[in-house]
Amino acid sequence: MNRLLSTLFRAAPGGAALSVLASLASGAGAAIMAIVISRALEAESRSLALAVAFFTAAAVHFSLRVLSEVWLIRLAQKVLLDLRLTLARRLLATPQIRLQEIGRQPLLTILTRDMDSFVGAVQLVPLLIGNLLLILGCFGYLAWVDWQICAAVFACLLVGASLFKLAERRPIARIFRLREEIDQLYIRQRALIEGAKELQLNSPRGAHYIDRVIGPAAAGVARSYVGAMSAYIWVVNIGNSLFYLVIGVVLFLMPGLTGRDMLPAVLLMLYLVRPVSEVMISLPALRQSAVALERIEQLSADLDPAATLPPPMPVQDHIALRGVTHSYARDSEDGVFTLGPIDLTLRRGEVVFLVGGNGSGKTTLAMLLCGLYHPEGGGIAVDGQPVTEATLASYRQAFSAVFADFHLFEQLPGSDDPGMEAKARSLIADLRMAHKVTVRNGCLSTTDLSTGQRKRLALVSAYLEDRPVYLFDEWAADQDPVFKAVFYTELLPELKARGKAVLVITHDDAYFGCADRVVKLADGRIVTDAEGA
Ligand SMILES: Nc1ncnc2c1ncn2[C@@H]1O[C@H](COP(=O)(O)OP(=O)(O)OP(=O)(O)O)[C@@H](O)[C@H]1O
Repeated sequence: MNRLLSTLFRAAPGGAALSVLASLASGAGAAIMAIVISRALEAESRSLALAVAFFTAAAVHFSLRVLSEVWLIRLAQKVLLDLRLTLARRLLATPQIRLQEIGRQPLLTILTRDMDSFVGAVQLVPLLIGNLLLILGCFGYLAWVDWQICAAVFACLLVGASLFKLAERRPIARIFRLREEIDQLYIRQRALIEGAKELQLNSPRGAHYIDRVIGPAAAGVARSYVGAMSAYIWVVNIGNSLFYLVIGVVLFLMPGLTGRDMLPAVLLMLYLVRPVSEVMISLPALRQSAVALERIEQLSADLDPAATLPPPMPVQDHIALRGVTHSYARDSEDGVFTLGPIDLTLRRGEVVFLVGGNGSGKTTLAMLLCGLYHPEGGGIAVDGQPVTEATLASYRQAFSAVFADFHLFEQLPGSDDPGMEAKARSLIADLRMAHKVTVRNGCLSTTDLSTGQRKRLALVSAYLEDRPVYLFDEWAADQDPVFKAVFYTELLPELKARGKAVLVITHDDAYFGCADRVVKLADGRIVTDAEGA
């Protein structure tokens, strides 16, 4: 709970302090109720003072508990909102290579499941704090009524708590393992959803995927969950029964006490059964949230701190890559792929085609050119000025790209520009898409379209960005022959005429004549850089 509380206090000290105080006061109210019940049972006659104390304590207990729970839910949602936005900003500030290393699914799991687990545990905080104070209050009163019984009960509980701490080690380790297995299961379930078409076309393969890939991962999660939670159920219930054991010891084994002497103490202990078991039952959820918080904090530390939005770097004349190299940390089948050293110049008003076989390094070079990968060796210069670590984010803003694995956002860029929608409608009409899609409130009316159609809309977004450098990775590959011709013979010359620098990754050798230069890559090296023909 310490971790949870410190996160809440860091995020909103005032709100967290108020919630904790309300929880404490609510717990104190419950403790006073217990004491009043015990006093009333001991008293010879009914007392008005005790009645007033009882109903006041009850009102304080219930109203402050509701208040603290509501405050904490609000606080948790505020913390969650800040966390979500901070992580989203950090994610965009983090280099692509690092994001690829972390992996899409772990990122998604942290941003969804772990966040929910954190919020779920925050809601337990008032219950826990209130109950802990109630337990303390009742003990204080017990000590005042009969210190011997209190000492005996306290000793038993101390032994119980130490045993609990020891017994909890295994379930905690299992909760950590469970979290890792959930990551693996989600990766496989995601592949099931994304590859459903292929698996539906091949039933034996689908059955094999479920039985041999999803099955073992799901069974592993189920095993670890049952292992962790049943160990907890044992530990929690043994902890609870310890309470009854203590009552038994006090009732039957403590010498020199009559039943009447023991009545207040036994009553208090019975009263404490519920809060103690509530505290115990919350522990697994708290442990899970601690694991979730660790993941969230780890991710936050792995991502780069969000920087202020950089303005686009102006490109007056050209971009030059000199001796640029890059290699992937993970080996592919044929060893570590190394691109470069690459020397390449891209001028404004020039259309360059980048060609080469599959795996020759075209996309990797494009990622380096637009600053999404940092060059390991060599450097990039804009109009003779080197691009540094500090200016890389600004350099990236000079590019507009449609990647082969592009994502089509519903929201169009430039929503602050009042003329954006009109521009978008005109571009959509130019790209022969007006019969399929409209623009409303800065958004496309649909993105449920064919791949070629969605690529045309991605081009609309790229045009709206109106950057000095354009990059298309096999854009025309999904277009019909008519529109392919429009792309090479109308759209690219238009961009050239507007002074844009354009890099087109393509396999369409029939259109190589549309390029000012054709740069050919093989095994990560430029083998030819010649005028288009
Ligand atoms: N994320 C990655 N992790 C590790 N290695 C990678 C990764 N992406 C690419 N590679 C390696 O880099 C090499 C070049 O890949 P790249 O995507 O740049 O080729 P390409 O020329 O664009 O291929 P294609 O024409 O098939 O799109 C590949 O052979 C592969 O071994």
